[in-house]
Amino acid sequence: MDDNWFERRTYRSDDWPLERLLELKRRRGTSVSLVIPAKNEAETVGGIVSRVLAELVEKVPLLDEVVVIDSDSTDDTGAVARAAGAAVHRAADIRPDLGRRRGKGEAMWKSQFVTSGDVIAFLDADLVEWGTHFVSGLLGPLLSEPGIALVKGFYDRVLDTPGGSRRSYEGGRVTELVARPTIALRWPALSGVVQPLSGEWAIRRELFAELSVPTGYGVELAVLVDTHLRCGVDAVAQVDLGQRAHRHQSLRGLGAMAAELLAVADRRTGIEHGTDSVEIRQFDSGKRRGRQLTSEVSIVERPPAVTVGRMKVLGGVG
Ligand SMILES: O=c1ccn([C@@H]2O[C@H](COP(=O)(O)OP(=O)(O)O[C@H]3O[C@H](CO)[C@@H](O)[C@H](O)[C@H]3O)[C@@H](O)[C@H]2O)c(=O)[nH]1
Ligand SMILES: O=C(O)[C@H](O)COP(=O)(O)O
Repeated sequence: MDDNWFERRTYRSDDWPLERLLELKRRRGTSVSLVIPAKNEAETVGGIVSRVLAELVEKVPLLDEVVVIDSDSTDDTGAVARAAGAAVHRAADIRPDLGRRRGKGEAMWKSQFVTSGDVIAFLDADLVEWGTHFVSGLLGPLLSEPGIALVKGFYDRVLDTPGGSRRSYEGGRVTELVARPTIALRWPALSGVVQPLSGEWAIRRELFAELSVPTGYGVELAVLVDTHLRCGVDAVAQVDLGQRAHRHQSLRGLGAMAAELLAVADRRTGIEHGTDSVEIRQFDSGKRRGRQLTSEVSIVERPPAVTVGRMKVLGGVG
């Protein structure tokens, strides 16, 4: 284990005041795209977009574009995000020649074809406790250290219990039960990463374009591990962003997410499942105890964007 990685590569968001970030961005001529993947986030996405635009585009010109990728939403996510001022693309309409897949990773992979920043920063659309330093804080290491290619955010993870009467900092259940043990066993050099699954991270475009990208929730683990394997652990840095609260998925939903992460880990240790999806069997409780609940979990990965050529970027009517 590389214990010193934590010392060398851990920062705080206030290590770089906004004026310093702007100066670094100007001096290096680095452009930055913010991408927000969103599926059925009409309740939160508008507030997130407008706050980011007000503080990181209008007040200080840190971001060159703010793009929401609408990931097959069935609510008003796209309209709300557009009304708040974001550029909005439906994932399914981007590079239709490459086919359509579902999932968060798909939205992020497709974002490469409709953005132009040298650095791409990602922010989840379901945040309820957060600040715009979640975006600016990620940029300091990338703008100041040419050797750093991927920056992960970390924070205390609030876990709200149903009813909202009690809160703890035991959120991040898949992180603690699957991602961290997997990393400890297979890639211990990464064990100093506080939130390996954080949805808030930034990457150099040229690296992201070289990586294979799982279409679902495996994207974070895959990008972290692949950056380490390809560029070395010092290409990864992390930034303390304080505290974060988001909308929680059901426990069974997290079970499916866990399977996606295990598939990512298997593939990177030479285990191929030879299939695009796996069936997960889960079981109901209470009056329906023992009733089988089956779902298909996609474990497909998209190839590196650099390998798929340049075609018409947008299809559809939008
Ligand atoms: O098909 C999908 C599913 C989700 N999302 C968006 O992705 C973000 C995160 O999704 P969410 O379902 O809230 O994930 P979490 O349960 O919060 O999962 C955590 O762990 C995942 C696995 O590493 C990461 O992908 C997430 O960013 C991280 O927040 C949100 O903006 C979603 O709207 C999509 O764009 N498409
Ligand atoms: O990162 C995780 O482990 C998942 O997002 C689950 O988080 P939660 O336990 O806070 O819902």
